[in-house]
Amino acid sequence: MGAFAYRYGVLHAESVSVNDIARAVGTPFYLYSTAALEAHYSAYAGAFAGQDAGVCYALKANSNLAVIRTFTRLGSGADVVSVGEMKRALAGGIPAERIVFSGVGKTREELREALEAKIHQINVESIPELEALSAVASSLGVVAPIAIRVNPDVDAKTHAKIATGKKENKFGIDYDQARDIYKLAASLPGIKPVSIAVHIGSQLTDLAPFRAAYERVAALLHQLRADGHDIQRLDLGGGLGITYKNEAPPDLADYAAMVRSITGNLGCRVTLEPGRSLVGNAGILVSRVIYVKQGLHRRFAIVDAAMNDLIRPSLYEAYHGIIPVAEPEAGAALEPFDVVGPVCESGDTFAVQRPLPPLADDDLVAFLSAGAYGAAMSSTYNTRPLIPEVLVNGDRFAVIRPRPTVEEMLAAERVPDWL
Ligand SMILES: Cc1ncc(COP(=O)(O)O)c(C=O)c1O
Ligand SMILES: N[C@@H](CCCC[NH3+])C(=O)O
Repeated sequence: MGAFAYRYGVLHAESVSVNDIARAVGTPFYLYSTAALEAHYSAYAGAFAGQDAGVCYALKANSNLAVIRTFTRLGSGADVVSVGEMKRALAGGIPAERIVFSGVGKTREELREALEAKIHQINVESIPELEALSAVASSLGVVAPIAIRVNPDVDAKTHAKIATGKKENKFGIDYDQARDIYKLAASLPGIKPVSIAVHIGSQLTDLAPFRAAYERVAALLHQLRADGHDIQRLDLGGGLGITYKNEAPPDLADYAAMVRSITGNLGCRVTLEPGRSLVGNAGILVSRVIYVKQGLHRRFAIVDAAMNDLIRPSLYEAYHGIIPVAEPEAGAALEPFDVVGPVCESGDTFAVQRPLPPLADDDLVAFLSAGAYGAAMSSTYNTRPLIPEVLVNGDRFAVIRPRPTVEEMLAAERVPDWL
């Protein structure tokens, strides 16, 4: 668990007791460790040291400003998928020249704002987007540096809902059409193709699909150069998995060595877009058991966090470790619990028949590996205010997003005067 560990019988985040934070901010809340965020970033920096490579953190995984700022201080760039995220990246101190803009449905207005902000690169995912970008760039009198996101038709061997690299996917351009589209791009006013982008999916736990995709990108690079395009960058996407349960994701050193073996002598600057592997295991979700309810055949732990706070289990049947904040006695017998939230959906279930130490009303529990795609995917379903996010650094902590009151939520809405 790294930065999250039991000390004196209580779960700690670095040097702060999770009990103390719960008392101060109330449950449920997300809790992130600065030391873990920094360690994960430094692991990338270390593994790629000596290669012409840089990290553009994929903000979508966790776009809290303080998290962004933590990476800014370490020299990160950003991969953004909306103008909202672009503005977050800029507000978090990431310089425009380190921002790449991905996504299948960028609007003309978003393209205009990205060009006006002079970001590093726009990763184009379709011909209509290319034509729209050409028109917008021409109207502004600028030239847009672009990558085309190619779809290498590689099976990422991950959950179907988070695989993006197979043929006939909404993402990217078919590999076999890539040369024609680069030719079209080079012919359009306001467009300069400078890079190739690829991203085949998320939570990959095997190097082989990455290698297959990157080899196809390298082959395409040679063809594009032969076609006369001046391509000096490769954007290799994100996707490296983390351990939620017993997955064994590739070692970063092996990943970096594989990248070097494929791209080392291509004369290209490489961009990496990790999201989950930087933040996933740097965060937990802390929740309180409201009731333990004994059903006819099973026991339910009803907790105060719900699917609106952490949707991954409902959406992808994702596994998150669950541990009590009070350290269980050594050898405590495990009992199967269904861990569920209060939302009115059967899908509001975090775990089914999970063996856990005895739980009682009011106990605090922690959902592990919740730093990525947790807070970022939360909603206010059932009028549940977004939960606080807290950042620990050594022996101090700060609320980095406070819990809005229901009154504040209501004040943001408008009832027309004809009602
Ligand atoms: C284009 C792109 N880059 C980077 C990422 C980050 O992926 P991950 O969080 O799996 O590293 C994603 C999300 O899957 C993406 O779509
Ligand atoms: N949100 C997903 C991953 C999707 C990645 C975004 N491209 C998850 O929680 O695993």
